[in-house]
Amino acid sequence: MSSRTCRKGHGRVHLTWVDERCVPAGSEDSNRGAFLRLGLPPPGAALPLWADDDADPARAVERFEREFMRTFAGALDVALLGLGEDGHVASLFPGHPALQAAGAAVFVADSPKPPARRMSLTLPVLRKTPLAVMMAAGAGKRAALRRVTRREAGLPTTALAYLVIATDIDSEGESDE
Ligand SMILES: O=C1O[C@H](COP(=O)(O)O)[C@@H](O)[C@H](O)[C@H]1O
Repeated sequence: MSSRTCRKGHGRVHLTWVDERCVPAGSEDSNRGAFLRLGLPPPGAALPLWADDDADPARAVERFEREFMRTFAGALDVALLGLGEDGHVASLFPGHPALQAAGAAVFVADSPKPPARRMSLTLPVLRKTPLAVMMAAGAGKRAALRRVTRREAGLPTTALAYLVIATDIDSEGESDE
């Protein structure tokens, strides 16, 4: 999830998602659904990357980009990211062509991690976000975190301007090779 404080909006904070799976919000695979089931954010308070009435991915990209430009002026102040075990953030997977996408949003038809059909903010949007905070929780993320901190070429995080890492992973058991 990500946010933008609207300069014209008297301090209102605008929220959206960094990525979404192309499933209804009622699905347990829906990122938006997971928030809604927690009562966060209130319905309608955040711009969905994939809404329940989106059917065509190309149109969903257009709709999102139009709204993102109107409400967020095409940029974020802060991005909150999760780290995948393969080094992905949002739905930007290392080596995947979606990493090259321009514009604000990209449809991913063949995500290596299910479900296959996803929407993601693009690397250009994340790159120009002044602050990205990435959560890496659980020992399963240790190897990926190591790759992130080494700023491995080809990882989406390596392209980010400023990355704060929140993690419960200690360095125990790591080798320094
Ligand atoms: O598929 C996804 O994976 C990443 C990492 O998720 P996690 O549950 O392993 O922390 C997540 O950040 C992304 O939003 C999600 O769609």
